[in-house]
Amino acid sequence: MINKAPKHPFRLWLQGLSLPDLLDVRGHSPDFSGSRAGYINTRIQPLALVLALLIPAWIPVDALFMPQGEFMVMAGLRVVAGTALLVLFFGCARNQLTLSQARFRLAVLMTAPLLLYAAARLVLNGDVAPGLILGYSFFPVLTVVMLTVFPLTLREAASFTLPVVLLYAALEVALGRSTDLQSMGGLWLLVLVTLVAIWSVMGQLLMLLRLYRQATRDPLTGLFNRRALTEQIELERARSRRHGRPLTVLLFDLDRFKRINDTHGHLLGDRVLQTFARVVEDNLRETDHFGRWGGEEFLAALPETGTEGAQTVAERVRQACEQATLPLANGQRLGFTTSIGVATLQPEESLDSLFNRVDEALYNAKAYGRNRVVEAEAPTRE
Ligand SMILES: Nc1nc2c(ncn2[C@@H]2O[C@H](COP(=O)(O)OP(=O)(O)OP(=O)(O)O)[C@@H](O)[C@H]2O)c(=O)[nH]1
Repeated sequence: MINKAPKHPFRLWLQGLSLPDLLDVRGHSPDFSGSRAGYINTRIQPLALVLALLIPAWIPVDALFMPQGEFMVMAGLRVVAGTALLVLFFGCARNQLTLSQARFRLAVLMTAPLLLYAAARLVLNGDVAPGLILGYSFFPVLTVVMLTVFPLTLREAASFTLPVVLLYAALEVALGRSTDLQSMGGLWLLVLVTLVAIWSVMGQLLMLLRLYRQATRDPLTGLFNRRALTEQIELERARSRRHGRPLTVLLFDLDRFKRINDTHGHLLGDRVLQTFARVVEDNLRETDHFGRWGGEEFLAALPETGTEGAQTVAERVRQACEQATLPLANGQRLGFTTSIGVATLQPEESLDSLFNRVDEALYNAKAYGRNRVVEAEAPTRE
């Protein structure tokens, strides 16, 4: 039996918030960062199109209310901003991108209205209709509000919003309006909207993280589930074929696991699965893919590894499992072993065939007496 003190509700709530994950990307898995980058990109695209159309659409209104000199500057900037946003819109169609590329695109999206705002504040003076100046003064708030549709960490949100607030404040100081009531009110509003925006983007990130983890992880071990793992292996298969590099899979099955459950209870069985998962992880490379294939079966895919190398890894895991033990309530320790099938992807082989072969190898490992590593037979012609 396992004795665990119940956790305080506040600690559970804090844990549920996954604070480190909300602060920055260090704890995010590369696959989540890739998915988030794609998600950010799909949201930049419609915003870029809307702004690319609306920003130049105001040029005729400026023409009516602005003196010629100011109009030329502002119209020119509107055309430049509109063109940049249109380029951004078409660029977003290519959406296999890294997080840094997504951040760069977001920065371009935000820079366009800010550029117009800064120019308007510096160029426009008392000759211009007050309504027009007021319209431009909404741009910083608009830019920050735009951010609320993106899932961002605190660090990212701060690095996007802080320059907006600083730009606003710097322009007010430069124009000698820092003690003006309207200017201070504008700053207050901007800071308020910024705080709400930061709260909103972190809330979106938390929701995305939770949904992503639910969809891709096995809740018991925290490993990838079968669907996520299969997607990763499909990508690895494509890479292996393109670069002519080997790819080997290992299929693990805990030995006589039913007996562990029946003798010591399901909870301890779960602990064995968790311990096994950590033991295997400790023996794999960071570039390997590992997940729960179902029940007490686990699968690892080892890119750039041939049969010989994979057998060494499998044998290392097998021995590490023999060494690992869990404490029992009666003071004794419980050990466990695993059987392992090994199969290397052959040229032109399908994933189904690879999975069937590794399954057969595992079956043979069980049949030969368990706690052993067995290499798969070569594939029959498909
Ligand atoms: N505790 C726990 N048990 C699980 C879980 N998933 C599957 N199992 C159990 O795993 C056991 C698998 O039993 P079998 O398929 O008979 O295999 P085995 O006892 O390991 O025997 P061999 O594979 O032939 O060595 C079943 O009792 C399942 O209930 C889980 O998430 N937690």
